[in-house]
Amino acid sequence: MKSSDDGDCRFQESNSSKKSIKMAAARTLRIGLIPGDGIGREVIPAGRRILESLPSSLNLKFSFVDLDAGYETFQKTGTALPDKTVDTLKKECDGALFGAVSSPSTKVAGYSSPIVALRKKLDLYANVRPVKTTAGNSNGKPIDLVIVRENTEDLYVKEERTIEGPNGKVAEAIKRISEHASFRISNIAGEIALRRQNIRSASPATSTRDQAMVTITHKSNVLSQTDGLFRETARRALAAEKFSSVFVEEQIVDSMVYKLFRQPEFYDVIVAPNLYGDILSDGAAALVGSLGLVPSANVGDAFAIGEPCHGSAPDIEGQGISNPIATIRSVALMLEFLGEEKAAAQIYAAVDGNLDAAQFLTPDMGGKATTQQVLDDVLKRL
Ligand SMILES: NC(=O)c1ccc[n+]([C@@H]2O[C@H](COP(=O)([O-])OP(=O)(O)OC[C@H]3O[C@@H](n4cnc5c(N)ncnc54)[C@H](O)[C@@H]3O)[C@@H](O)[C@H]2O)c1
Ligand SMILES: O=C(O)CC[C@H](C(=O)O)[C@@H](O)C(=O)O
Repeated sequence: MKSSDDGDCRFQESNSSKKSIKMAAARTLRIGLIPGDGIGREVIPAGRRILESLPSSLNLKFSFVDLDAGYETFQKTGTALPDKTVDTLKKECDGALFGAVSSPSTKVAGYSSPIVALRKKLDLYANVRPVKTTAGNSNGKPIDLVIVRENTEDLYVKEERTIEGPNGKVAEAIKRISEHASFRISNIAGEIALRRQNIRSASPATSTRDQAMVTITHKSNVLSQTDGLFRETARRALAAEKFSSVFVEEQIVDSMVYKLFRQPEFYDVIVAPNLYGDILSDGAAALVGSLGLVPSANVGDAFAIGEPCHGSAPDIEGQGISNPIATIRSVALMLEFLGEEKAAAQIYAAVDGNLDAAQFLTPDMGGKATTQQVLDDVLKRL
C-alpha cells in the first residue's frame, strides 16, 4: 500500500510487504488534505504547516495531495464526496486530514454527509477522541479521557423514511447495532486503555490513576435489543484475558452525561455507539474550554484520518480567528496511529506549551490571538 515506508508502523505492518531494512532512511508519508467547507479551510493549512515543520531529527518526510469534499464541492459537481477523493486516499495515501463540512440541516436532494460516507467507505470503524486539560488550564480538576466512538453504524446507517400516517407524516430511522462492530470497537477501546496505562506507568510521579478503566455507555434500559447487544458484546470483548488489568464499568448514557459533567476526572476510556459518542464528545469539549481544542482520529486497520471534532463554524468563518489546536492535535493523533509516536509527542508538547503560557489564545479560549498567531507560537515551540 502506498508510499515509501522504511520505518516501523503498527497499523501498516500487516499490509507492508517491505520489512524495514534501512532504519536510517527517512520515512515518507503521503497525506491527503481535505479542508472541506468553512473554517476547515482555515485550520487544515495549519495542520499541513505542522507536518512540514517537524524537526528533521524525526526523519520524516511528507508529500501532500489536495482533495475535495463538502457542500461547496456538492454545489459545483453534484456530489459531496467525489470518487477521486476516495480512490486517491485508498491508492495513494498513508493518512489524511479532514477539516469540516457544512452539511445542511434540511434535506437537499443528492447531498449526503461526506465525512460520514468516508468513514464507512474506508472502514474507519473507530473514532478516537481524546479530551484533556493541560497543567495550566485544569482548574484543579485534571481531565484526561478518551471517547472511543463506533464509527460505521447505529443511526448513522441513515436508513430513514417518511410515510403518511393517519395524523400526518411519520418519519422513522433504523438504528443498527451489530455484534461485529460492537466487538471491534470495544476491543480497540480496551487496547487504548492498556496503552494509556503503560504510558502512565512510565511516569508514575505525574499519574493520578492507578488502574485502566473502560466505561461502556448505552441505553439498554430502554433499547434492550440494540443497545442491549452493544452492552453485552462490549462486556464480552472486554472480558478477554488480555484486558484482565482493565476495570470495566458501564453507565446509562443520560446519567453518564450527568456524571461526566459533575466528575469528569473520574473517566479514562469511554466506549459508545456512534450517536452517543458524537454527542458526548462535544459535551466533553465544553469541559476543557472549547470545541476548538478537541481532536479526533478516524481509525481502521490500515488507515487513519485526523479530524478536529468541530464543524465548519459558519459564525466565525473568514475572520481568521478559528482555533487551530484541535486540528494540530489531530495531526498528532493521525501520526500516532501511523506509528509515529515520537513526532506526535513533540506536537502535543508544543500545544500544551502554547495553552499553558496562555499568551496566544483565540477568542473561543478568551484570548485575542488569530489562527496564524497560535500556529506561529506552536511552531516556535516545536
Ligand atoms: N466533521 C464535520 O465535518 C462536522 C462536524 C460537526 C459539524 N459539522 C457541520 O458544521 C456545520 C456547523 O455546525 P455547528 O455550528 O453546529 O457546529 P460547529 O462545531 O461548527 O460550531 C459550534 C460552535 O463552536 C465554535 N467553534 C467550532 N470550532 C471552532 C474553532 N476551531 N475555533 C473556535 N470556535 C470554534 C463555533 O464558532 C460555534 O460557535 C453544520 O453544517 C454541521 O453539519 C461538520
Ligand atoms: O455534519 C456532518 O456532515 C457530520 C457531522 C459529524 C458527525 O459525525 O455527526 C460531526 O458531528 C462529528 O462529530 O464528526
